Amino acid sequence: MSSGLRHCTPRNSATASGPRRLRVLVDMDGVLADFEGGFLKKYRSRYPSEPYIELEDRRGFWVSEQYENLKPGLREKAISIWEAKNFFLDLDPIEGAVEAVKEMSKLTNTDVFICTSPIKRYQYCPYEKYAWVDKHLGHEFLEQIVLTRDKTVVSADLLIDDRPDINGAEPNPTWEHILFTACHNKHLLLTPPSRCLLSWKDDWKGILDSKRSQLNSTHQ
Ligand SMILES: Cc1cn([C@H]2C[C@H](OP(=O)(O)O)[C@@H](CO)O2)c(=O)[nH]c1=O
Ligand SMILES: [Mg+2]
Repeated sequence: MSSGLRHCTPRNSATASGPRRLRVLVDMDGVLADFEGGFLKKYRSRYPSEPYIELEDRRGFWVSEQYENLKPGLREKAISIWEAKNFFLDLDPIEGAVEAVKEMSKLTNTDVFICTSPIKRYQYCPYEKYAWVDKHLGHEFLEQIVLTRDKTVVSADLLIDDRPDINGAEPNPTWEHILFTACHNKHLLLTPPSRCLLSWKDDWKGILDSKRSQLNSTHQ
């Protein structure tokens, strides 16, 4: 380079050769894997004489908090369920999730990553999250996993996640949070412009399309 100046085209911006790629982060528990259903099934079988909360009565993101409010001492019993071996691996896929994510990853100009937070008791959870993806989505999807306790520092255009409050070190994440409806968040009122997906039967392609047009119009 004679001038000493580097003329780079940012890798992820619209160029004359085509639109920029859309990057979508898809959360795992509560979006791909049925954490709440798996929890209730194992909790009831391990603690058959303890009270429990039906899925339609779940409120608030943290299962352990609602159980502790139901009866003091249940926090530890709840935690013992997801800290046990095979909890994360045995979770059933959420209806339509596997098909939707496979389809999403085949869309042109689209990069899909599975963005999930492991629990801090790390004996089983991180391994089992990888094993779950391998089992349900296939070996090639292992390339797409982002394990992080802080999703705000991951850069993307969309984050599909069932947790209503996603905070962290970055006060202005690049992604738009699409709230995925779950038993614990379905009573929350979303204030526009916040958007949600009711299930994988809902119009997730429409959300990706609208994001794509937004980005391509602002970057041209
Ligand atoms: C403790 C707890 C964890 N989780 C999920 C969220 C995280 O996964 P994910 O980021 O894939 O949704 C993971 C670790 O906290 O377990 C719940 O969904 N509810 C809970 O009450
Ligand atoms: Mg989740």
